[in-house]
Amino acid sequence: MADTPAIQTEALVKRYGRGGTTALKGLDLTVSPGEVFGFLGPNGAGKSTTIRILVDLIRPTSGVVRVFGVEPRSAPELRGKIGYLAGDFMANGRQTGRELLTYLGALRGGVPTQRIDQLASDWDLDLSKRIGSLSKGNRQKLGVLQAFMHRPPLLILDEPTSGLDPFLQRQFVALVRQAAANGQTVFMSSHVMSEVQQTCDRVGVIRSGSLVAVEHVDDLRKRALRQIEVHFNSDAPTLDAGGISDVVVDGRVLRCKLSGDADGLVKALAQHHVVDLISEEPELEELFFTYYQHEGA
Ligand SMILES: Nc1ncnc2c1ncn2[C@@H]1O[C@H](COP(=O)(O)OP(=O)(O)OP(=O)(O)O)[C@@H](O)[C@H]1O
Repeated sequence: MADTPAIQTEALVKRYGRGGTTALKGLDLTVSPGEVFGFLGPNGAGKSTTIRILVDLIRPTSGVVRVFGVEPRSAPELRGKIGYLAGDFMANGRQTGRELLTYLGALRGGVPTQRIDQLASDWDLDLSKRIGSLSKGNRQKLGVLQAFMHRPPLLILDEPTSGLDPFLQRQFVALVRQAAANGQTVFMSSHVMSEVQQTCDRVGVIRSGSLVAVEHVDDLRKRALRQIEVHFNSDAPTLDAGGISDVVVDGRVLRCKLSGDADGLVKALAQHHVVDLISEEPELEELFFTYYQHEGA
């Protein structure tokens, strides 16, 4: 069915051991097919617990969990539809990268050697080395590639860019965008706001085992403050435009913050000779910061 969510949880509870931590306290979550969903939240909020339940590595204490409409515990065939990257990706250190990818590729119905070679080349990864001899970042690359290589309908990724340098973080963003263009669903936990901003359609924030917010990234963008810089051909004028604040004038340059739509500002600027106009991508980090403050802080 086209409308079946890729991921759905209802009142999901996970208690570790008798009298132990209650990591999930009734989590309700829905991810649509084809969506890229960022799962955010402070350390210990329950992200990895949720992810491990989705891939059936652990079982919930109560509640409902469905992936493509079926319960992971009763549908081992789901494994073939999921590309999973664990938060603590580990592999047999004596194997080479190529041996691991070829083995996993065969388990998942076969992945062309050409695809593996292309990914390794894009990611600058030497597949002939034993995994045990790879640096942490290179092992993480292998983890990312094994999740994506067979183009699964659903990718479930636990902090995928942890340990990756900025070049590879960019490669990762490209990989997620390709997957999204391909109609694949991506569910990923992350602490890296820039990658979430660049890849996700929606974000959910979990805190102490419950979902406290779900937002469309486009809506957040509209609400977020943008930094604007305008260069004039003479001294910067005094502007009277809705939505601007924190105006600072420095000779021919005016800097301000803009919230909401830019129409008022553009119309006010139209009265003047504008040499250059720079509008920065809004930072969503500030909007989320309150969710990360620790209880009692
Ligand atoms: N195997 C376990 N046994 C007992 N408690 C656990 C276990 N795994 C996780 N927990 C506890 O469950 C809670 C949620 O942990 P979880 O790893 O799901 O959080 P997280 O959001 O992924 O955190 P982080 O951002 O630090 O990776 C924490 O209080 C953690 O200590």
